[in-house]
Amino acid sequence: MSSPLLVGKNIVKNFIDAQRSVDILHGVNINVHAGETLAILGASGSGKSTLLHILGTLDSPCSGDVLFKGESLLSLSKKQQASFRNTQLGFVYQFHHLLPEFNATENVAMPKLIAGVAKKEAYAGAHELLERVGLSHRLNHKPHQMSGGERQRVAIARAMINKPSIIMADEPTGNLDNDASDDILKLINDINKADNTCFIIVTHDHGLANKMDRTLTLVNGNFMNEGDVGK
Ligand SMILES: Nc1ncnc2c1ncn2[C@@H]1O[C@H](COP(=O)(O)OP(=O)(O)OP(=O)(O)O)[C@@H](O)[C@H]1O
Repeated sequence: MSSPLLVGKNIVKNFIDAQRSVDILHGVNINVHAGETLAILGASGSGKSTLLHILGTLDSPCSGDVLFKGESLLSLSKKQQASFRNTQLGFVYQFHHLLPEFNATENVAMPKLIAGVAKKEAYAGAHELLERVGLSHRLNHKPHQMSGGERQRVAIARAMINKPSIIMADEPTGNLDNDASDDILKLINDINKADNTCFIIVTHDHGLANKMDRTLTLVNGNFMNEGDVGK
C-alpha cells in the first residue's frame, strides 16, 4: 500500500463553551490516500466540520498532528499554511461562499490571481474549468443570477483551479434538490477519475456517501470504524 497523502494523527479538539470544556474529537486517526474519495458521516454536532477544518489547516487541534506527504502541517507558519491551502487544497462549502459581486469567471480565477498568476492566464483557466463543469453559458453571470446547482458547480471549478491534490467539501449537496445533487456527485466522480483528485466529503447524504470509495462515521468523538486505513 502506498504511503498516505494526508494523515490525521491522534487529533483532539475541545471547545470552551460557557466556561466549560466540550470534548469534540477524542484522538481521531485518519489516513487519506491519493486519488481516493472519502465520505465523513456522523450526527449533527459530532465534529465532522471541525475535523475537516483541522485536516485543511483552517483550525488547529488541541493536540495531535496533521501530515501531508509525511510533513507536519502544524509546524508550518500561518503564511506557509495559507500557501499550502492555495496550492494543494480546494474547498467547497454547502453555501458555495462565492463572492457575490464577482461573476463566475472572476470567482473561479480568484485563487490563481491570489497565487500571483496574470489575469489573462487565470481567466483562460477559469473558462476551461467552467466549460468542464457544464457552465460555458454562465461565464459572466454573478452568483445571484445562477441556480443553487450552478453556483455549486462554480464553487467546484474554483476549488479545482490550482489543480489541488485534495478537494475538501462540507455538505456540497446539502442545499440542493435530488437532480442537482446527482449532477454534483457525477461531477465529483468525473473529476476524481480524470485528474486523480482526492475528495474528502462531509455529508449527511447517505446516497452521496455510499458512492464514495470509503465512508467513516464519527460517533462520540471518534470513528466507529477506526483502524480503517484506506486503499
Ligand atoms: N468555535 C466553536 N466554539 C464552541 N463550540 C464549537 C465551535 N465550533 C464548533 N463547536 C461545537 O462543536 C461541535 C461540533 O461541531 P461541528 O460543526 O464540527 O459538527 P458537525 O458534525 O459538522 O455538525 P453538522 O452536521 O450539524 O454541521 C458542535 O457541538 C458545535 O457547537
